[in-house]
Amino acid sequence: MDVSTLIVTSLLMLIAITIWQRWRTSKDRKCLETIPGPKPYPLIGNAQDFRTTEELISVYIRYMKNYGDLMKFWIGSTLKILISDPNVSEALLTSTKNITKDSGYRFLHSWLGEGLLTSGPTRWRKHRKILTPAFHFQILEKFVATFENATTVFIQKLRKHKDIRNLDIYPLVDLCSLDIICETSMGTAVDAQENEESEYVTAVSEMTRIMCEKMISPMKQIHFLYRFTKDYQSEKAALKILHDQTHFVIKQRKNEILKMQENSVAVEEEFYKKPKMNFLDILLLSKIDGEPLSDEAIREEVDTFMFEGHDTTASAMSFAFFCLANHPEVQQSAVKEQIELFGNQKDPEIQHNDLQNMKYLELVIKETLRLYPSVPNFGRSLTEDMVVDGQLIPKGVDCFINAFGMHRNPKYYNDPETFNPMRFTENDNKLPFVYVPFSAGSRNCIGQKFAMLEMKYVISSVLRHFILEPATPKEEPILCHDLVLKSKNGIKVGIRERI
Ligand code: HEM
Repeated sequence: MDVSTLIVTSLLMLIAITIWQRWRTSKDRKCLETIPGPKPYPLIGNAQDFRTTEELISVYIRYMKNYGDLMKFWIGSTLKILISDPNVSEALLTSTKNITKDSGYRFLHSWLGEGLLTSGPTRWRKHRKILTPAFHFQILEKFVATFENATTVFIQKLRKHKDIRNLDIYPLVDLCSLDIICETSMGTAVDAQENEESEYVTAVSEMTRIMCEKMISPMKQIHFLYRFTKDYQSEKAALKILHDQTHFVIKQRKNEILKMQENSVAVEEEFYKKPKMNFLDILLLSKIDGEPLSDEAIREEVDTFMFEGHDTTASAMSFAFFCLANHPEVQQSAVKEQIELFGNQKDPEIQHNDLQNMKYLELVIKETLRLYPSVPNFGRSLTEDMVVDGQLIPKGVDCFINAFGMHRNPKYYNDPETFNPMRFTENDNKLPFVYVPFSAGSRNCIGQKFAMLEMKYVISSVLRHFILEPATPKEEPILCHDLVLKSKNGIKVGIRERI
């Protein structure tokens, strides 16, 4: 087929799909007429507002300001509802029926398949049940040793950059967080910090880039056309590396278990006795309806932890360093807490309990996640009609919770643009479903306690070793939604050795 025929065919297909979807949703539109929103253009809807990942942040804020806390917009022929209203947020997040993820999550399927993040309700319920015990505090304790290994390397890497006045800290934090999540998910180290050019590390960042581009490029969303792009080939290559690695680790671990069983070792007892734990072992021991999980199902869950537990914590920790660098009084209080806990020791042997006692640092992290939520918004596709305060939102519509917008709304927070960790002790946020960095309800983040421990471990270690300062020249981050919240111009800080 020549290029012009291809373009004409695609355009005709797009028009046909748009007409069909608009016709299908016309009855829904009736009840949504009272919800405000920008006028949609033929074919593209309001897609012209979302050309870059920076706009994915700024447009939602503009929409919220211009059209209120419940508004509608169109991407092509698909109707979307943006929720920045605490009541509607509560109704959606506490629903036990509307737990299907929105259509945007389909771009994650090639990597994560039907893992916990992306799975539909039936499979999700079974898998969430078997995975919940993996985050019990007795298991979480066993991850601390992994935090220690990766953080030791991270401190050495940072030391090489000390006295730099405008260090983009994100890439270094990102590799540290990748090391932690790889070892905790699979039980094997990938040494990303020592080996950032490795096939696996490159494949992770390539997949992240491609998924992000697919989410904002309408052309790349048409599979028929996407197959002719360079990214399609790169995606295939990256997926092969990522899936092969996980399958290889699963096979290796299964063989080890087989050998243990041949030698009459009580495998389960042995696993829980180990000083270190990983999610793969827990999955290998799990059964659903009396049957062990298939290798493919295990692979999907391990990859999901890899994906969901990597960029999210890297984003949160990098913004926390930025906030600490730019608020010396907050940094001083956080350091004071470290001194109260460990005296002047730079490398104390940190236990799970010590991390629990870092109360002020926890406030710092919470406030960082308010201003810089790693997942700025997240969506559900309604499988049932939802009625809130007399407004019907019909099934079939995609709804997004605007976490970033709610977290910065002066209606819900005093002086919302100010970084003030103490607001969480002053009960500034009066409504529970306004603060949702880890989502809420049954489909909330399963890894939030793990993430909090990891972030406390890494950030407190950096504070004991270094003084963080504002970058010179001072640079505000240009926020963008590259799957998680990032900054187009890096996250810049200055760092000095703490003597
Ligand atoms: C600062 C760190 C983190 C933040 C801000 C965060 C945030 C979130 C949010 C907002 C969701 C809901 C997404 C949605 O509804 O589409 C979510 C889900 C999830 N998170 Fe996290 N996350 C973090 C770290 C982690 C870690 C470390 C892990 C794994 C060890 C993890 C595993 C998951 C999984 C598996 C889900 C899907 C849960 C389900 O649907 O049942 N997350 N996370």
